[in-house]
Amino acid sequence: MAMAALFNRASKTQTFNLLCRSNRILTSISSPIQTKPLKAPFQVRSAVTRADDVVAFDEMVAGIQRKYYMLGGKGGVGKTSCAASLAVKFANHGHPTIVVSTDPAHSLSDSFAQDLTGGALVPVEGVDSPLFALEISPEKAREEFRSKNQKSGDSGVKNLMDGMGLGTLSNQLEELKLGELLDTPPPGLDEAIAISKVMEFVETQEYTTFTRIVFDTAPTGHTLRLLSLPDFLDSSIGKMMKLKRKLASASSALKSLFGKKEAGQDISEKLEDKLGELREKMARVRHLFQDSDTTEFIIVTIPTVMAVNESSRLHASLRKESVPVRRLIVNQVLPPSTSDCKFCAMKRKDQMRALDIIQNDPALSSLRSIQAPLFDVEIRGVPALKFMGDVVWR
Ligand SMILES: Nc1ncnc2c1ncn2[C@@H]1O[C@H](COP(=O)(O)OP(=O)(O)OP(=O)(O)O)[C@@H](O)[C@H]1O
Repeated sequence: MAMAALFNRASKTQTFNLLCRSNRILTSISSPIQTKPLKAPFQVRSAVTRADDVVAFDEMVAGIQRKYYMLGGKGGVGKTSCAASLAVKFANHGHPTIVVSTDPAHSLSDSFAQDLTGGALVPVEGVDSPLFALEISPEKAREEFRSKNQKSGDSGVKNLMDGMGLGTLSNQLEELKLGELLDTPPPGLDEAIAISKVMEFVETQEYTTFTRIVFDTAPTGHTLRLLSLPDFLDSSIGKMMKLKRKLASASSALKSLFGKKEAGQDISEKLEDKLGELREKMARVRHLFQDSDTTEFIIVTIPTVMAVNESSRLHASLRKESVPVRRLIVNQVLPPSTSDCKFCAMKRKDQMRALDIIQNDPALSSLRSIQAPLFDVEIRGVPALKFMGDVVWR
């Protein structure tokens, strides 16, 4: 409550304060951020600068065509805060919005200060248009998957997937008897569940009113597996189809040898159709991830050498997967200060080094860079997220 009051007040005055401990100077950070010239080497270009002045949130908010935004990066850099603040901003600009966390270690509930667990869409209070949040819970699903599957074979898988709203996929899996293959949850199940949810949003009637879908993705490795999953499944399905064909022709050869009717042929064709359907669905998801008209992956980083290096690798992998990337958020940049304490001065120097690496990296420097300041309070709850969104997404 106190925090909400603080943020209401803050967003009215658009002013936050940073206390520099050693020399007890209170420096105010305004939005738009003050850009007082500072002495080298601690000069910050601006706490919120952009490589391209036309970054504009206007471009992201324009149009009622459904758009998908995925935010990803190294652990702890502020992906959830950025994703949640973007979702709040979309909702406050009239877009019915869904924000989904595909990170097995969710922090969306913490970020909204609201219980969003349970694997279903939960309405978020305090925004102008409908905003729903969802934490996909692969960890729980993995455990249930294992125990139910052990108890009741394929039907356990089906019940579980039905329970998670993945009915269509589970029917297909059941008919294909793929449940048998999934007796032990394979690596990639988390990502498969997330992908299935994406498919649900894309193809289910009840979600058509939502015009913005924001994904708070898991740290880099998991996200890359998620993005490459359609390819992986596509090639697996391709292999299965080949196998089915070989088995079908072998069995029909045997049957004709013994003069029996080719009863297996129909089943084999049906299975092939189902595999083909699943394959098409995967191709649609793949296409969606690569469609620059509807989808954008936003890399979030912080100004440390380690985080920047990881962002560079993430960017290269996304390019390889042909996923559109246009923006780089450099979060937690020390705001301008006319006099730094020793600690802040050291920190600023470190940050400048990391920012230089970004500027000298041909791939990262080609992105629209948004520097988001380090706030002096934790960003939790809708009013705080609104405040952050108004600073970051402009
Ligand atoms: N610009 C900022 N200023 C101050 N605090 C911030 C800022 N951005 C994020 N934080 C804080 O940093 C912490 C981590 O942020 P967040 O959960 O958004 O990161 P994450 O990248 O999603 O983490 P994880 O990888 O663990 O999911 C939170 O306490 C959040 O409030």
